[in-house]
Amino acid sequence: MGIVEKKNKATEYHLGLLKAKLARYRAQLLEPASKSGPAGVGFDVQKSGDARVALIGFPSVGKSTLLSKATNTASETAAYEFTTLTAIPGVIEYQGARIQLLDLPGIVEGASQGRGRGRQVVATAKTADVILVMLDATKSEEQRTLLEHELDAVGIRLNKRRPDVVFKRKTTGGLNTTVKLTKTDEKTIRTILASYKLHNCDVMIREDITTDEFIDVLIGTRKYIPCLYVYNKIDAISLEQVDKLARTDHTVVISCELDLNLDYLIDRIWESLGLVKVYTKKRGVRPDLSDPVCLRKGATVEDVCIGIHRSLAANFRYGLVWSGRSSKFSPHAQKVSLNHQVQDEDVVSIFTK
Ligand SMILES: Nc1nc2c(ncn2[C@@H]2O[C@H](COP(=O)(O)OP(=O)(O)OP(=O)(O)O)[C@@H](O)[C@H]2O)c(=O)[nH]1
Ligand SMILES: [K+]
Ligand SMILES: [Mg+2]
Repeated sequence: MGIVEKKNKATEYHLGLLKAKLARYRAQLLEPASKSGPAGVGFDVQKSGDARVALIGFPSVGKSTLLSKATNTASETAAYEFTTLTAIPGVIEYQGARIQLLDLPGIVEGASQGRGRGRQVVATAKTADVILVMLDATKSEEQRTLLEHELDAVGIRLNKRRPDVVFKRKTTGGLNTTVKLTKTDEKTIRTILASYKLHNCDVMIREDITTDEFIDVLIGTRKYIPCLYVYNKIDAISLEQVDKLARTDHTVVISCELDLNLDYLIDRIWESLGLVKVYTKKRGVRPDLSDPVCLRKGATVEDVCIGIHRSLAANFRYGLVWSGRSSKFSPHAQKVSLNHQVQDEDVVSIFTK
């Protein structure tokens, strides 16, 4: 091992340990053992519909204007900052699905540490299925980094999956890695485990994770939430700038004022939610296409049953599925059991005992 490489390894090791301690300290601050503390409590809005989408952004980027345009709910809008002081829910109707859109107060730098209503806002963001990070296209790119930092500080990981690491508490300890670790090493992992007093657990690492990702898994309360960056007010920037922003990953450009690209935004929100719509059909009756059952991708006929009525799965005999996009070409239904996976736009009939 060269001298530079040795030095890098030593740095990675000490920094890893330091970050593990800091992360644990912060997690305790955010989630106090007693549930009574004000820290980490979101706005008291009932979840409704098939999914929740939260609007996060600095003041006056146009969050309330978007809510008022995309839903039937009016939220006060004005040119001054902090017009919105609480959470305002609205409903986006999307091909029969109902998506709750939450307008929230603007946040400022330091929100995660409790500036303004920031902490309440970011705690509410944690309850969302998709986060819309809303940005003013006329302002500097720095706003995006600042917002990401505030969300990161409360344990929200945007557009990331949970790292493939499995823990099992045991009477003896063991560390298994099924891949070569290039971004961290076993010594760092072992020392972090020891610093958390996790001597007796089996750890299986199944992907090439970083030290930070390992700490995230240990803390355990991280939320992995899909996010769209929504640049509003594109009526006020050049076409070149619009072009550049629109080509960025996970990004949608809009103008609430001119009603530009709002339908496309809603398509992208639906796509980010990763849901499937399934229509149910009774014998001899056409399926009701206005009232789908919405489920996570990968859902089964059993989930459809539960979505209709709790008792349905217990009395299940068999199901018939007319599969989604291909149903036009195959008028015949497929006979299926409870564990059959459904696809978007499938029509399903359930027969009971
Ligand atoms: N040019 C332009 N102005 C917009 C657009 N959308 C909203 N605005 C203006 O931006 C200002 C702020 O809009 P709001 O909807 O109140 O913004 P907000 O993000 O809800 O603000 P807070 O609740 O204070 O955090 C208002 O004066 C809107 O008219 C847009 O697409 N283009
Ligand atoms: K405003
Ligand atoms: Mg507002």
